[in-house]
Amino acid sequence: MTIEIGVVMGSTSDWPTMKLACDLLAEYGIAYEKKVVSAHRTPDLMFDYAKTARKRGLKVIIAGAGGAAHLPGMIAAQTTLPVIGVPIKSKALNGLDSLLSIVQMPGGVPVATVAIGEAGAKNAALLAAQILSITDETVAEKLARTRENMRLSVIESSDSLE
Ligand SMILES: Nc1c(C(=O)O)ncn1[C@@H]1O[C@H](COP(=O)(O)O)[C@@H](O)[C@H]1O
Repeated sequence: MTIEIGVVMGSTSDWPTMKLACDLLAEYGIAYEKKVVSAHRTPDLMFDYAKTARKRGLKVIIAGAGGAAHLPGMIAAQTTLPVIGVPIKSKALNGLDSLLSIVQMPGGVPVATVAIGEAGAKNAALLAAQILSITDETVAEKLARTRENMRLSVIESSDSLE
């Protein structure tokens, strides 16, 4: 199975959040790789990862980072693959620092930024799946099924209101 999604994070401390994205990708049967890569601590590794990503067959990169979260933007600066940034909930500022660091990219170098923390990580995986679904009918069908299940469960929960 060709690896289509690269999941990177600035530190192993981001893993509990980023694991949620990986688990969802696995549920959709999407092959992914996961790595710790840091713009600050391993700049050469980050450079190499971003520069070789497309040649290695990746289609989307999901990058999670916290605090001064430069990783998603610095990866986006070095590849034209879509990059989805996950702001990790930081201890000092609850992830607001991560969010602003990721979302405020200068014109010309976009990072698709999701919400802070766990919900954001899950949405990052769904967004990546949706991008793949442009050409992957199997993933498209799975996404449609998930939406339908969500619709039914909302209706059911609404019916249970007393
Ligand atoms: N924001 C970045 C980058 C980067 O952007 O390159 N590298 C590590 N970090 C972040 O530092 C936080 C604390 O890391 P440690 O827990 O290792 O001290 C993590 O949330 C990580 O994403």
